[in-house]
Amino acid sequence: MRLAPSLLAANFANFEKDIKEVEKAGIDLLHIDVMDGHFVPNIAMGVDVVKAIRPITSCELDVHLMIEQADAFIHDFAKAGANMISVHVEACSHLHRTIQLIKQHGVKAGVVLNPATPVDVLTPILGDIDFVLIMTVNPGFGGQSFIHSMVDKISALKAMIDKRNLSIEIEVDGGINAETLPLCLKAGATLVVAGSAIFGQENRQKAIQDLLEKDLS
Ligand SMILES: O=C(CO)[C@@H](O)[C@H](O)COP(=O)(O)O
Repeated sequence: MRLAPSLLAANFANFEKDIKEVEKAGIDLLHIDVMDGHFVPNIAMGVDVVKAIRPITSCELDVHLMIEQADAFIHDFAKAGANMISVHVEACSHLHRTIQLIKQHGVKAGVVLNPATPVDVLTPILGDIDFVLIMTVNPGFGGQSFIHSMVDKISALKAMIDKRNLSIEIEVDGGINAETLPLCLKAGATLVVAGSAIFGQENRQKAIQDLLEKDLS
């Protein structure tokens, strides 16, 4: 399992301090939520934030685009330093083209499913992507409760991937904590995003250790 703290829950006035703190605890992947106020009812982080973070960390940057018209921004996010870019099935009218565009930039391509979107929609493009992000809350805000019915969805996706013998990672995001994380791991998730369960805690290093330990139990 690889744990990616979500910067949405970090201190926007001092990303550098928060990033250094999680790096010290062994983190090598950061999750960055980009929101446009159209696809989701919130606005957060853009290309300049990724550009500003890139030189202050050696972590890989996992950029989750919760935006319409993603194609217009892929080049800029790749150039700003994104290592992984994911786009929503629900927001892309030409998903195959968008995935190709991400890959042309040498960035890992991921597809995100909202809680109400079934995994079957991935059948035609599963062989083209590096990872799938299963939203375990409705996107737009941190601090929401995990939707338990998503565990079966993770298992269904894992079965689809195994049946076709593909090596695609399953990422989960939303309401992840010490109780919900083991359910996701058991169902097949290997990339795990956590916001409040890390940055919302007094002792972030302990919070990270506690979550990472769930991988061994
Ligand atoms: O994409 C999102 C929200 O839309 C997430 O990345 C949140 O930032 C997760 O926050 P927690 O649920 O872990 O607090």
